[in-house]
Amino acid sequence: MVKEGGEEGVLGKYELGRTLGEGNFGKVKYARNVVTGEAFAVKILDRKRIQSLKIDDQWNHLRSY
Ligand SMILES: Nc1ncnc2c1ncn2[C@@H]1O[C@H](COP(=O)(O)OP(=O)(O)OP(=O)(O)O)[C@@H](O)[C@H]1O
Repeated sequence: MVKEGGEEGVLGKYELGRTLGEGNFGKVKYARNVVTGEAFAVKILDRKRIQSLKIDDQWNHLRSY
């Protein structure tokens, strides 16, 4: 698992490169398998953003009563 602040570099056998884009839940980065050279796009989820969305969901649920 990628820890916050440690996005660039090597993650197991994957080398993380530049950010390709950003979604609602986190960033999408270029990754390359250092053994085979195969390229991937990996999504790095932003835990804080997901947690804040969960709080919003609970609030919406409460408001519906
Ligand atoms: N396989 C890919 N190759 C290149 N760029 C990608 C790839 N997948 C995603 N991206 C880039 O990352 C951005 C965000 O992708 P993501 O899948 O997170 O979008 P989303 O569906 O809007 O997000 P979320 O699932 O968080 O709501 C895209 O707009 C695109 O620019």
